Amino acid sequence: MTTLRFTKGHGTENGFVLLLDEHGDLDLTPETVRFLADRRAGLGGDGVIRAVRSGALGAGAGADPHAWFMDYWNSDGSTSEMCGNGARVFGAFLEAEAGEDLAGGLEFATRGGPRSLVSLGGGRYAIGMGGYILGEGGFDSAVEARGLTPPRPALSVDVGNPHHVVALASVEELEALDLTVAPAVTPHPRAGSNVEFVVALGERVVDGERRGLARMRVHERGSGETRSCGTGACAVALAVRSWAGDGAPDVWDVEVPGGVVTVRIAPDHTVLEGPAVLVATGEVTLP
Ligand SMILES: N[C@H](CCC[C@H](N)C(=O)O)C(=O)O
Repeated sequence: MTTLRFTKGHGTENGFVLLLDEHGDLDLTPETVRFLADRRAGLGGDGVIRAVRSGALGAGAGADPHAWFMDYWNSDGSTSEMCGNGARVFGAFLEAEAGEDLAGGLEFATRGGPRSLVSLGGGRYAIGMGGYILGEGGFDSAVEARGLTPPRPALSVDVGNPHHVVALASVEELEALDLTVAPAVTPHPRAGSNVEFVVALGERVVDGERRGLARMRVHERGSGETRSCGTGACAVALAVRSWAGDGAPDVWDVEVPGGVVTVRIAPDHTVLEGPAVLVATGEVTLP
């Protein structure tokens, strides 16, 4: 029987089970992840995050073996290249459990490549989310969901992991969506996709800064509907800005069911800002 110390945490109610496994001693399997993420028989979470030194897992050539690797898993036991909300909680976790000081920032590794993390103070963190690729021509796909027929045009956005963003006309339409069933994306994305539905709500000035405002819901690849998705918020900000055309803001506040995150768009990367909360620590014995 293996007993593990765990931490539960969330970023805008995107919840995770976090494990500190600095030397990669834990044989983390999809079955173990599904147990840990199980909301009834396990601890419950949208994903599982292991903090491990890159070198312990035989990181790829060129990776700093001492860098922390954010080993992110979806609740169904699949893995993803990146998790934006998870990266903020990962930062709070490294401060609390690994004695890291993030005020000066930290480079860390993910399956999608190197990323950066910095504490903003007050339980808030900023994540350098890496580069992005938008589909061609404004809309390059179609998405059908329960409560949304016929299929609506969508834009594919790659922010290290795959997303498809659908523009809706109203908050009422957004709230009427039934995301208990996975939306259908055409053309079918070979590796699956995270699907976001967004309503643009205009612009506002925050602390003297012009920002766009959007509200979204998400059906995540490997986790189902979640209360928030950081990479999804970046995909939504990129899509809404491209649809708004020249002169649209480069900073977007994205309202998710679990709170609000801020996305800053630069020519070659995005930055995600938002809160991270560590809720509890404990011990769990694996079946
Ligand atoms: N909740 C995560 C997204 C996880 C992405 C995962 N569902 C996938 O790409 O398979 C976030 O805050 O970015």
